[in-house]
Amino acid sequence: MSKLKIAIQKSGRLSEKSLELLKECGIKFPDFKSKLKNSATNFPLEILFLRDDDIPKYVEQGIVDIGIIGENEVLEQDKNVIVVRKLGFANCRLSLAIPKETDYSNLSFFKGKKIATSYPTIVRNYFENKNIFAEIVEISGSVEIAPSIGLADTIADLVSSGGTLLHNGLKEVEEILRSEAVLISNENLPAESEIILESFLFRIQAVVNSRENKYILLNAPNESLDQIINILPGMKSPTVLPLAESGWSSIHSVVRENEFWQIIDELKKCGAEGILVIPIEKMVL
Ligand SMILES: Nc1ncnc2c1ncn2[C@@H]1O[C@H](COP(=O)(O)OP(=O)(O)OP(=O)(O)O)[C@@H](O)[C@H]1O
Ligand SMILES: O=P(O)(O)OC[C@H]1O[C@H](OP(=O)(O)OP(=O)(O)O)[C@H](O)[C@@H]1O
Ligand SMILES: [Mg+2]
Repeated sequence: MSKLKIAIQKSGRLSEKSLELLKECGIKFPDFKSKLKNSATNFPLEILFLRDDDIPKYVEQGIVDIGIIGENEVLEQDKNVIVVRKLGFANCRLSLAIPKETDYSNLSFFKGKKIATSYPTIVRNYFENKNIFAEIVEISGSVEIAPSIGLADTIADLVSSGGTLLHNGLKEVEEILRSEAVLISNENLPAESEIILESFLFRIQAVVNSRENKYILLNAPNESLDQIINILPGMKSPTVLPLAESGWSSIHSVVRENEFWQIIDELKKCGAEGILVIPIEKMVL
């Protein structure tokens, strides 16, 4: 039986979450850190552990069928691959930063400046589109050190917490793009691989849905039921069950993680009590 080949980062910012996603999809494989090619034991998937920079090229060439990579790397390399879906982790932004004591008013600050970056293509395109000439100095890591050692005036690098900029005396002044991990695929997958990919994507969707949603249970006086049902639309509609105490009901529903606190406030105003919020293991719509 043929297998779908997936490339994931061997070690780095994407590795742990990529492996976690496979595990949450119920895909089991032997956990040998130094074995760079591994087969799942209960799903037709072969896993290759690679440097992240190599993944778009291998996917383009069909050496692997799919891969997990940062959107920033897909944009930088501009290979012929399909971005199948976003995966909701490794969220970061590519930003321009300058020494913190330097005054900044707008992008024309960068005219004629030297910018150190590991993303020369993205940064060059960005400034070309703005009609600003800036000199790009390509370096492959520890970019934030560049201004302090006289290698460049400014930098363009990935930022998440902002801690690295802070510790290196820099401040973020412009955001070039936002990025997260994505699943990429070869443009001409064989039919058998397409079928396996569909089944893998179905599992990923269930995992991502479950991460983005919470199960909620609460008690409410019957006179506020209509209002609460409006606040909690649920997957189809909420479940409403009578409580032993007359005049009260128990309501069960699903809420989106990012709307959660606002919804709780609204529910309390409607007289909801005993609100329980429970993580969802898997969610198939
Ligand atoms: N601070 C961060 N927070 C969140 N995501 C990040 C952060 N830094 C990088 N990423 C994302 O993770 C990807 C991999 O980053 P990492 O630093 O592990 O790459 P690398 O050093 O090039 O690794 P490799 O050794 O595999 O070449 C980046 O392309 C980006 O999409
Ligand atoms: O805003 P922060 O949360 O501080 O994260 C930003 C840092 O993370 C990445 O580097 P990483 O630590 O992955 O090291 P690398 O240079 O080896 O890629 C990125 O290149 C920044 O340096
Ligand atoms: Mg790399």
